[in-house]
Amino acid sequence: MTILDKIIAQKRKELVELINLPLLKEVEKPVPTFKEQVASSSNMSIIAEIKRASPSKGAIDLTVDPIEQAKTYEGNGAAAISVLTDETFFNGSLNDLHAVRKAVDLPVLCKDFIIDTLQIDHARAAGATIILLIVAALDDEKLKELYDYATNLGLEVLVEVHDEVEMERALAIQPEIIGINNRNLKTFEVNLATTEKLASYITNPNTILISESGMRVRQDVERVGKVGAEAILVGETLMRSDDLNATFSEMQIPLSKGSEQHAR
Ligand SMILES: O=C(O)c1ccccc1NCC(=O)[C@H](O)[C@H](O)COP(=O)(O)O
Repeated sequence: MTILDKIIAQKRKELVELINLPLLKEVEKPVPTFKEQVASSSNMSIIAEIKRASPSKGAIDLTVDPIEQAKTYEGNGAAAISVLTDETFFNGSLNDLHAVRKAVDLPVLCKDFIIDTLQIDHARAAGATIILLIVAALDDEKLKELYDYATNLGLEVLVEVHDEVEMERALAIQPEIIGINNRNLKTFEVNLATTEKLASYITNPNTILISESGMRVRQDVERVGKVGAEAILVGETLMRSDDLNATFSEMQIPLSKGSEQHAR
């Protein structure tokens, strides 16, 4: 059984409890969409993640104050905040997401393993404006059902892939935002060549490509920027940074959007 199988099995168990859990109180404050954030920037957009722990690294920062961390991300020009809300494997929670949404004026991604519309209802009530759908965790029918359900609620959807087959399946639903995860969720191996290999499948210039995981230094960001990534999703490097100002500056590389150099 892979770690992804274990996580999904746990999600199925949690669904039973979720039915009886009241929705959190919706946050009325409007925030820009992620698409607007990317369109208004000429630099690499950063989705900055609140990540207390992970299956591959164990504890990263269990005592982090998500509100303070998110505010610091915002102050350094993050385009959006990602909050890992899974409790069992990542030590996160929907309460973290709720608190972050109230504290910042940015789009907020619910980074979880969504397999049912009920989770989307809870994510939205907690303040998510973007949800994640991991193609590897869903069959085609479920992927389409959840994508349509979320977009009909006005949420943006990040559709995540890791290989060619998943990319073809993702493209079939014509998503506006595709994330290529450089981390293999079955083996934990992280390789930026994944983004380089899959980026050219995205031929619609209006589709935003996010490169996820494994961003450590500027050269990493340059690599994925060269093949057309307009945004990166960064967790561990930001969580461990002693100087977030410097880390953001290093990663916010200028993009030559629309030029040949940037073309996929
Ligand atoms: O990070 C893990 O160990 C992990 C294991 C299994 C499923 C998902 C996992 N991480 C979720 C993510 O995709 C990352 O949190 C995110 O892309 C940021 O990655 P990084 O910058 O490498 O922390």
